[in-house]
Amino acid sequence: MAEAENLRTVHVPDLLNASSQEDLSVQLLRDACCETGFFLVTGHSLPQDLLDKMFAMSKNFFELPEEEKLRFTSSERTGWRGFNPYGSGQNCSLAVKRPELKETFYCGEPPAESEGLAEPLPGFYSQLRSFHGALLELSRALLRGLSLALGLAPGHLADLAFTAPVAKVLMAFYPPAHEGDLSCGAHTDCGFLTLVCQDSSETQGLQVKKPDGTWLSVKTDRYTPVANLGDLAQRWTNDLFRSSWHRVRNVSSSPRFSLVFFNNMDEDAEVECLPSCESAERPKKYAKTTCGEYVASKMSPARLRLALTKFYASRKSDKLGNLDKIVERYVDGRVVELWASLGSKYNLPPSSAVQWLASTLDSRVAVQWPAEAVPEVAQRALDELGEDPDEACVASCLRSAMKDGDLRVSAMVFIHGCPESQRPALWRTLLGPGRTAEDQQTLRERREPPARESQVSSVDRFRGPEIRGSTQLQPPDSALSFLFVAAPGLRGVESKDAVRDEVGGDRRVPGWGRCQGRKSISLADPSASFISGRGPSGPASEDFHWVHAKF
Ligand SMILES: O=C(O)CCC(=O)C(=O)O
Ligand SMILES: [Fe+2]
Repeated sequence: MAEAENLRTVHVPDLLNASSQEDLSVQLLRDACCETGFFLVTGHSLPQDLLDKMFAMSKNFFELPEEEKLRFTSSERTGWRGFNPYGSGQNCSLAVKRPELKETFYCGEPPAESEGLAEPLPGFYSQLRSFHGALLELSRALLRGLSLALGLAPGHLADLAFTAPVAKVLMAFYPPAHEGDLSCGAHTDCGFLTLVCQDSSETQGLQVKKPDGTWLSVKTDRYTPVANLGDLAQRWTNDLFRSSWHRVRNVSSSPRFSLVFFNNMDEDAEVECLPSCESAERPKKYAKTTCGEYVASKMSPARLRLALTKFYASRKSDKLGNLDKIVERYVDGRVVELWASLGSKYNLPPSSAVQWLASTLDSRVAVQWPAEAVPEVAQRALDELGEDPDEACVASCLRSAMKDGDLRVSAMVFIHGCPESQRPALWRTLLGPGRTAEDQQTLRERREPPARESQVSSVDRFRGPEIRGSTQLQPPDSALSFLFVAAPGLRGVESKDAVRDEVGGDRRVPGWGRCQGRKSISLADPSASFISGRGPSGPASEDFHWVHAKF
């Protein structure tokens, strides 16, 4: 590093005056981008007053009582805008296994009034909008410098991929961390350019991994933005510019507040090695992607991991250790299958399975047909959708596609955006048939989980005979996939001739089981010895029941 133990500083007015790669300020920017992709930004146009107000608002928000903040929790319904409580935030690096020791408020583009998202504080979204606009402008100035640094015309990158860039704001609050704890785990940013301002020069904490593998503790003044390039910048430049690992550790005794601005490209901007970054010595390293595709591919595993963590934790399951394997197996196009099978295994009502699926599913599903083989229903939907469909049109198209029962057509219409009112129906269509009384409710009504009793009310329930010793049972319909719930006191379960079966929980105190195909199941009460290998102990078993799971 040229400037020992701190990042290089890039002065915005110099970049705005520069006209070529030879200019000193541009060379400096290029060096910073090639070394770590991190640099400090001075001479920026962000009004002090705007930053004062933003930090004041952020502090006011995080100081609200927890239950008040939880009213603004981010979810699929809010487009992931909103509050992420301490320990819950998602980090786009799968390497981060520990909870994030920070609270955040994430706000894609601040919502328009028509979206009707409640304001946590008066003037909240209009303040965010001003901040968003000012940061976009600063990003444009940097983009000019980056174009020059790559030997391109000053407006090249902006014209190519930043017509309507996807840019997001994150307000972050890091309480002091305990010795050895990370406030925000090591990660690279997946987008193009990130800008971070912090409220104090006393409370630092951002660390950047240098090419030699050691960590540099960044020192920045109050409000001086730290800029860093993300993975898309690295891919675009064929690894010439770097997207470096970084993390936050607030070791001070004061809370740290930061405002983070993620500036991606246009959703459908193609990211393929820029011509000036390819040579005989530096052959093209990455396949073409689009900004939206790449970000989704990074976020989907993180989102699935987070949803599964919450799911298993809520069931006090011991599956948490296997998360990575499950994520790896299902993340590519199999999340519907995953939630359908978890729904069956854990006896979730369809409503809950749908809700979990909705929290995980990537909002874009690739659908294509050869031009000569577009199915008639799809063609009809395409004709109806036209170039720029409005919400009512999407809704009506989606409804008829779902009625036709063609999943791929539904998914195609869905690409145009799924109106909120149609979401529950869409998820259910994607989940497959399984119409029960509960399916008639909307997701909104289902947010509160139904009481235990009503969870099984829509499935057939059989009370089995009282068992003594061991009992062999034939499932009521052996062709069905079925699920049973063991009552308290039942000590052992064993399935025979199973093509595929699972017996969950502690072998001695099973909670559930699932089998598929023709088979019988043996159940043992405490007096039976074949499961535990012990003689009679404990109270006699009371009862058990079969439950058909219809998903
Ligand atoms: O708060 C910070 O300083 C940086 C946070 C960060 O790296 C991120 O949110 O991606
Ligand atoms: Fe980051």
